[in-house]
Amino acid sequence: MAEIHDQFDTILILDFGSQYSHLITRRCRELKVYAELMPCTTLLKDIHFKPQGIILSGSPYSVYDSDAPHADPAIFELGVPILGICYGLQEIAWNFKGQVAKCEHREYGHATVQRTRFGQGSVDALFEDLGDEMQVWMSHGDQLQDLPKDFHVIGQTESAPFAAVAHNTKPIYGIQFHPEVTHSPKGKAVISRFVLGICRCRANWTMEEFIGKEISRIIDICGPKGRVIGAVSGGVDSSVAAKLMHEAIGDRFHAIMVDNGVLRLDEAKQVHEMLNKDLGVNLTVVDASELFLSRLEGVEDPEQKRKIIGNTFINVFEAEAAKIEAAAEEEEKQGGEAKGLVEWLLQGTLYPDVIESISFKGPSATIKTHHNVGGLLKDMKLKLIEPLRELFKDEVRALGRLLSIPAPLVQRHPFPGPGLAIRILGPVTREQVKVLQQADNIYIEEIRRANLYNHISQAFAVLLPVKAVGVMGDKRTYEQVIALRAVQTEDFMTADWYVFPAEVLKRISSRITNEVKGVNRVTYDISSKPPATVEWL
Ligand SMILES: Nc1ncnc2c1ncn2[C@@H]1O[C@H](COP(=O)(O)OP(=O)(O)OP(=O)(O)O)[C@@H](O)[C@H]1O
Ligand SMILES: O=c1[nH]c(=O)c2[nH+]cn([C@@H]3O[C@H](COP(=O)(O)O)[C@@H](O)[C@H]3O)c2[nH]1
Ligand SMILES: NC(=O)CC[C@H](N)C(=O)O
Ligand SMILES: [Mg+2]
Repeated sequence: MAEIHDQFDTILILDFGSQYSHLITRRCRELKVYAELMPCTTLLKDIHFKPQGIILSGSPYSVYDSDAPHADPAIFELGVPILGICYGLQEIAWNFKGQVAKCEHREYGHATVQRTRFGQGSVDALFEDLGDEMQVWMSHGDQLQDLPKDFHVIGQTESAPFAAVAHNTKPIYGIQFHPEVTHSPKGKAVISRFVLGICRCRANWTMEEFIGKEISRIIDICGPKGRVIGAVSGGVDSSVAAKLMHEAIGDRFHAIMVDNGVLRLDEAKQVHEMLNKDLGVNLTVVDASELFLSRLEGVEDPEQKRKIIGNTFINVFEAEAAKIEAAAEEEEKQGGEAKGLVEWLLQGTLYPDVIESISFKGPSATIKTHHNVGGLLKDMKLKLIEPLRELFKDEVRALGRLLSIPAPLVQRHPFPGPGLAIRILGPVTREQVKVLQQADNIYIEEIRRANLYNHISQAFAVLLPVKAVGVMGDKRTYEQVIALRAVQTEDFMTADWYVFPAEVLKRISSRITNEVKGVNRVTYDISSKPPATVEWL
């Protein structure tokens, strides 16, 4: 089956565990070149496509640590251009027997790179047209002490004589600075020189190109009769995935939304309307709230909540698939046409979910189990089909616009599958769900009224498991506390808390304490990610 990397020129990024690896991927894609991240330890024989170029990421390790990760030396023999960034540079030096050691002063922050050599033919093309000096951003404690054999210097800083190096005859480059972060103003131009200039990738990674290829891929995967059941939540991702699927296989696609008892106020009703009316996708809402809430009874541990929800989702989808097949069998008995099996489960999984779970040592994989990746049932019968698995959120939104999905749906804030269960800090009960639904609804209503919805990436309320004293109508109250969260972020991997105008917060707080029974206090969460995460659990 043709994968995306078989259809587009692809830059392979080998991830050595840097917190910026995903940014390298994003920068390539912003240049309209498809890029894919793989663990640095992937062996060349296990890479089943020929990348147009390879980028080695940074890393928290030192190359000379005994447990340091190393790339398969065979990649240096592959003959495709290679760019090493920070640890990646040190890894190239390590491989070519250069010297890497601790530097006297670790360098963290801005530096100026002087270009030292140019005009020696194509091997010096990395900094072409970028001027003699470049502001860059550094973050390292080790550096090259010596040039590896057959390399020469192409850039230096005050403290790093080998800040950028190139092989004398092969297109292999190493740079000590980080071109992928926005603090390196010409960073994107450096990546562009490598990806477009040196690797000669075609800049055709656009959602227009993707749609057609993906629809044909889905048709291929499903075959002439295969049927697909779709996990559709009303969120951007699954709506876009559902629309693609509908275009590809029409009514062999069955969209199912599960009411898991921890949705937002009136969510099931609204989503049902939106999908049927606006997208023309036939959606069935399955009320499984009783099942979910009974399994969640008394559970406080966040990971346990996530796993229970992930597993129960799959149980419900398998039961629905069986119902659809039974109905088809019945139809066939009555003389109807034979229908294919429901073999596939469509999910709106995105690339950040995947990145978190493929990191070579999985440092972030254990922070929380996203219900649709780590929370899946081990022995599930349905096979997964995830058309957005390689896309970032902004790419999915662009795709949604191209598929004529209405703007309010495309711009919707994400809502996690485990829903309010991970926003109720403590045991989940119907009563607690109701309190949170009301508070959340007021919060979002007021954000919309203030025209701030599209300035905020995600906003929601959290119900804290504590009680506080208050006074209402001259009477003492002893009630629960709501925390409000709003963040701005490009990709949800890092996030800043949102600065509200004071009068908006005032109105929200006043409405919540007045209208939501059981709440007498509202707080605002002023934590960024990191060190916090977006959700509280
Ligand atoms: N209530 C639900 N019913 C059916 N499927 C769901 C439900 N909640 C989540 N899912 C499935 O889990 C996937 C991941 O959820 P996630 O919240 O990340 O994506 P989304 O809901 O499609 O979009 P968004 O991130 O904008 O909320 C969804 O794409 C969908 O396939
Ligand atoms: O579908 C989902 N299933 C999950 O289990 C899940 N956990 C977190 N999220 C969403 O992911 C983004 C980042 O959240 P965190 O900073 O809390 O990890 C935020 O947008 C979160 O809402 C989830 N989405
Ligand atoms: N950012 C990095 O890749 C750092 C690499 C290595 N750990 C160093 O300190 O130099
Ligand atoms: Mg969602």
